[in-house]
Amino acid sequence: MQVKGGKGPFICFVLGGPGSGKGTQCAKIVKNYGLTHLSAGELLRREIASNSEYGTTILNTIKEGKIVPSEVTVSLIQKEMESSDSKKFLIDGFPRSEENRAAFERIMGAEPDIVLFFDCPEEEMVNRVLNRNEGRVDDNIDTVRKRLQVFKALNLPVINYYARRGKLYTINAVGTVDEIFEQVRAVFAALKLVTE
Ligand SMILES: Nc1ncnc2c1ncn2[C@@H]1O[C@H](COP(=O)(O)OP(=O)(O)O)[C@@H](O)[C@H]1O
Ligand SMILES: Nc1ccn([C@@H]2O[C@H](COP(=O)(O)OP(=O)(O)O)[C@@H](O)[C@H]2O)c(=O)n1
Repeated sequence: MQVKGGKGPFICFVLGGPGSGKGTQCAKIVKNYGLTHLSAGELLRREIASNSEYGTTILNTIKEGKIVPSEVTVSLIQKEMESSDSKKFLIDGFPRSEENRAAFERIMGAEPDIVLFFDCPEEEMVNRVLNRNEGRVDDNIDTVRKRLQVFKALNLPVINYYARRGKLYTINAVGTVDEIFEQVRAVFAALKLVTE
């Protein structure tokens, strides 16, 4: 796989509303292109499970569908990136807000090379989340409605920011998993991020 020149690793952020299929597509990207997948939500859930000092705050924030303080999330991402020798990261569900974005830039001194946005109609996202069946505390109708509000208020501005910077690749997230992945493949192919 070719990656960009320069110092830092290749970074791809993966954005989209709750249930838009980010995790599903990330698994396929990992399999086909070997990026190291970091899911911000998974890192936060792992932190809850490990009974860390921030566990209760994180749990309550997730139950409310709100955004965990950026310093907490960025430090979890930072720990993973710094303990890995990977040269290409897929960072999923982050940045969720302008504050998340600014904290990553400040703490990591890095910006993404590209940003994938899985664009999905709201009712489709609601159906997918309610059928996900992973026992998540936030996969219920009340919290999903709140997450959608937070997505529109705080995440869409970040998506628009990356569009203005020419880094955004919008994927139509409706269709079969394979149909959607064909669009992702086209993005990576255009970047010459080809498997060897
Ligand atoms: N293209 C698709 N069509 C229908 N259901 C999907 C599709 N992609 C993912 N799903 C399902 O929708 C749910 C949410 O997908 P997931 O990848 O967990 O989304 P996200 O990470 O964006 O929250 C999961 O149960 C997943 O199996
Ligand atoms: N950058 C992030 C990512 C997730 N989260 C929290 O974790 C929850 C679940 O995020 P997720 O990415 O695993 O799941 P989806 O909402 O995409 O389905 C969010 O609703 C937020 O409460 C956060 O606070 N900050």
